[in-house]
Amino acid sequence: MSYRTRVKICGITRLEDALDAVRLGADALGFVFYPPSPRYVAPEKAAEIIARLPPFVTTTGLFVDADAQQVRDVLATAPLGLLQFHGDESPEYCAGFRQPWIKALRMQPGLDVAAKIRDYRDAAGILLDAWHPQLKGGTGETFDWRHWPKHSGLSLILAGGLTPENVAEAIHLTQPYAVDVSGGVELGKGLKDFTLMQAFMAGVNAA
Ligand SMILES: O=C(O)c1ccccc1N[C@@H]1O[C@H](COP(=O)(O)O)[C@@H](O)[C@H]1O
Repeated sequence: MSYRTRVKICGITRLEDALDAVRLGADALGFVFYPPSPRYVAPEKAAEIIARLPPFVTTTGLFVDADAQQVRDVLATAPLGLLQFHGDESPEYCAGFRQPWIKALRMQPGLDVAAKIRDYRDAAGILLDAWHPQLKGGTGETFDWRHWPKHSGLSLILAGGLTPENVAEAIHLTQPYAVDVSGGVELGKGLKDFTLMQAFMAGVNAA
């Protein structure tokens, strides 16, 4: 039996994009609270968007090596259901909040993915993203999907350079629990495009 692949659309900065994504079938929306990112959204703006969402949508806050107090400050403003740690946060740091969390691993050559996944065994899921020497994520680059771990025991989320054109093949090869897309459905950084999101969902459903 095959299961429906869940979809997270990340880098939401506008209410209309959030509502379109949900209407098109996205299961989760991502809000980037990493100030250097061009997709950064202020916690107050994220809270405004979240307040207008229908039920049953997972609101995800993305952080990169943030001070724990910064995460708590964001949580006090924006009701987030899930935390995504996309930097070099330790397992102990990630487990220090009440919310469930996922850990992003960037697929640097030589990374022992299986060992890393064991380190983060208390995560709700592990997100695998492309590695880039300067950027922490949102690179628009893919990694070699043949390095996808076979048996992890955790829900695995595929990210990195996914587009309407490649998502069906990516799912076919990796059979992830979920896919996460940002740049592949954008007109400009943080500005999602209805037609691209629609085509992306069609690619997921075709896989
Ligand atoms: O989107 C960003 O700007 C970003 C910044 C820092 C860390 C992660 C970021 N985004 C995440 O990166 C992956 C892949 O994005 P893309 O589809 O290749 O553009 C995804 O998980 C985003 O949530």
